[in-house]
Amino acid sequence: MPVSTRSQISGEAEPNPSTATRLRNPHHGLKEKLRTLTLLYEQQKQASVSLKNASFRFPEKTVMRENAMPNTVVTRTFVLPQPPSNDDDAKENAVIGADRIVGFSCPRKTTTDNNNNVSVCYSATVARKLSMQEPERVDGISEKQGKMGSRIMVFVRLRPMNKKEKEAGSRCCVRVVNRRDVYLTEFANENDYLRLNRLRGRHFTFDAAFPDSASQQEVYSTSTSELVEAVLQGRNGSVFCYGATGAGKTYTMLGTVENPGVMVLAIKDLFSKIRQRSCDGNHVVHLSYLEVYNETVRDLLSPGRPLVLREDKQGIVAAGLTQYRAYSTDEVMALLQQGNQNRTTEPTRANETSSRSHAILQVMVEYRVRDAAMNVINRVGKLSLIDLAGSERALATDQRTLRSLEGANINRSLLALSSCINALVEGKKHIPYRNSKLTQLLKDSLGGACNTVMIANISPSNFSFGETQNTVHWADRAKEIRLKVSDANEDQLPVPEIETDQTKLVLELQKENRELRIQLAQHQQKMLTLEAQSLASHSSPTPPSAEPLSTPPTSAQPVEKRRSRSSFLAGTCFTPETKKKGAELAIKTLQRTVKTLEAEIERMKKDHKLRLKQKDDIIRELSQNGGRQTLTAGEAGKGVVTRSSLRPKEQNNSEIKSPSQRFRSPAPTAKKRTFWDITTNNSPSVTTLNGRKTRSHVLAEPTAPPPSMLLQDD
Ligand SMILES: Nc1ncnc2c1ncn2[C@@H]1O[C@H](COP(=O)(O)OP(=O)(O)OP(=O)(O)O)[C@@H](O)[C@H]1O
Repeated sequence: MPVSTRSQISGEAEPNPSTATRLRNPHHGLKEKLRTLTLLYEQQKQASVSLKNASFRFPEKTVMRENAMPNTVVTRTFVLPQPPSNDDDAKENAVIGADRIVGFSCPRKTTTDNNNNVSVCYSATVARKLSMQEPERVDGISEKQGKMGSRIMVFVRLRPMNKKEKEAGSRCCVRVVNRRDVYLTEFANENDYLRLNRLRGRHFTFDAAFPDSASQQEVYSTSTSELVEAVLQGRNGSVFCYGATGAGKTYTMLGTVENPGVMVLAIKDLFSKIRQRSCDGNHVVHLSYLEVYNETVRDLLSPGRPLVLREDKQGIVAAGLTQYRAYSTDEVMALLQQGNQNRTTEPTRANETSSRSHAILQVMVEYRVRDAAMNVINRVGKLSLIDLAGSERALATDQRTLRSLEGANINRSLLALSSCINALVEGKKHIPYRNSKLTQLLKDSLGGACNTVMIANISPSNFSFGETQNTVHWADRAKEIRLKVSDANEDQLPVPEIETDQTKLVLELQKENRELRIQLAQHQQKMLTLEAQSLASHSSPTPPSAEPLSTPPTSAQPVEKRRSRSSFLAGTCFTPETKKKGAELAIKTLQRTVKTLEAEIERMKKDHKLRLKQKDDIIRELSQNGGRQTLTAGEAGKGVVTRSSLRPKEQNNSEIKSPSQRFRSPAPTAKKRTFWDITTNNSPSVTTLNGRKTRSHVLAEPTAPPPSMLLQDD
């Protein structure tokens, strides 16, 4: 067995003879015992002061805690396990002779970790002598990565002393040193007279050891985060917590709302990383949660009948186990909570909510990533998180005690687990996985192509020394288990041809779109330049004659024009809105023009009527003067020959009609005269005017000479 060996203390300080005598004779009275204790205390105090002076700081806090003796309890003298200082004693499990009071003889130095926790470490030579294992540095993640996949990674976590233990006068029997070394101290039983003055100390080294002050996050990132990374690379990974009841397994795995445990932190990590890495966002996360209780497998997410285990290509599976697809961490948390409510718990001496079953949460992730060559890779990984039941009654130790036999009946699973660990360490061909449901389910994790992490939880109380020792012993054994190197579970997916065609098309369309946008921008630029040029040319004063003839000669027109141009240049010329506005403006302008023209026509009509009236008046005057017309020089203003004067004589001698009569329209439906009726010679309306002839008719008369409209005086 390469792990647990005993070592002897050497180089111890020679005790005071009087003290030695007292110690050799333990049947002194109470007073004697108290005196001895005081002596011991003072000696240690002196030793600590001398160490401080020698520039090596002694961790007072740790020593005081470990040596603390409640005044109310009468007990035997004890000392801390001492690291051996002799080369010949380079053995892992130190047995410290307590028949002599031992001072700390080897120099120690303190180290401060990231969390400002002070820990003691022996000098490098001494530390090396303590273990038969080759010293393995575990602080570097790269080193861990190297080990991951080759053997089970084993961690130990010490929980704080609880209230009950403190009240019962329990003492700390575990010391975590240098974040990887665990020292156990066994205090002699008061009634065991043979071993009364003997204290046994043991030392173990692990991949990492967490003191009671370690945070959940620290435990997760040191023990499990690498495993989660491996799962994301398409490998299988398992984490299991092992330990006595009340040692902190469920706390480490599940934790509390304020301090979530490994399960919760791992799932959060999985979800966030998978979202970052998935190339198409189509990732799948399935989870199942089961318990093994009294050799029956039960679904914790949908409780019902016990499940049957079957072996298929994927390994051992529980037939009919519900696989839930989860979309977020919150959903997983809700499912976990639901599952935990269905889990079998019972109050025990050590834990009021003791889990009486082994719980296994399995998370299966599948997602796609693109490699450097842009190929699509499908990755599938499985993470199993296992919270085992308390092991205090199933001590499969090498000592066949009554207690271990009794434990075997109660918790067969853990015994089977230890048998499997033993067989795997010893390299046996046959590994008895079939001995229990638990080992069948853990087959992959223990002996398969899987990265496995074991977290051994221990209590600091000397009342649980037996359980703690066994937990640490099995954890130490588990370090030896070699795992098969696992290949990543990933496939390169062929990219379908249709997908490539579509991709090409999309790329082409995008290119075309880009080119069109550039062209549009160029055209807009050109139009702006043209508009700017035209505005510049129109801004210079234009003579009115330059205006087109069709444009109505109104004073408002140039302003209107300028307005429309300025709005065109204001950058809105390219929008349909602007075009609409421009059209509306043009219509308005036209309407205004029409109105102006109509007003002009009206004015001209009035003017024409007035002139006609004047002429009629003159005609009337002339007719009253005997029908003969003689124009005198004084009547020059009236010397106008009217059309009526040129008219042939009335044939029927009828009275000359009054102008009003003559201009009265014969029928009410007669067409209203327009501008053109008046101004043009060939107006068809002329003939309709009550038989009156127009100038064109007069000119057409063969007998009459072509008259001038305005006859001048002679
Ligand atoms: N590291 C820790 N820090 C603070 N409290 C802890 C720690 N570990 C355990 N505890 C507390 O100790 C008690 C027992 O822990 P827990 O229930 O996790 O033990 P367990 O090993 O799962 O026991 P069982 O096997 O009986 O289920 C709980 O109240 C828990 O909150």
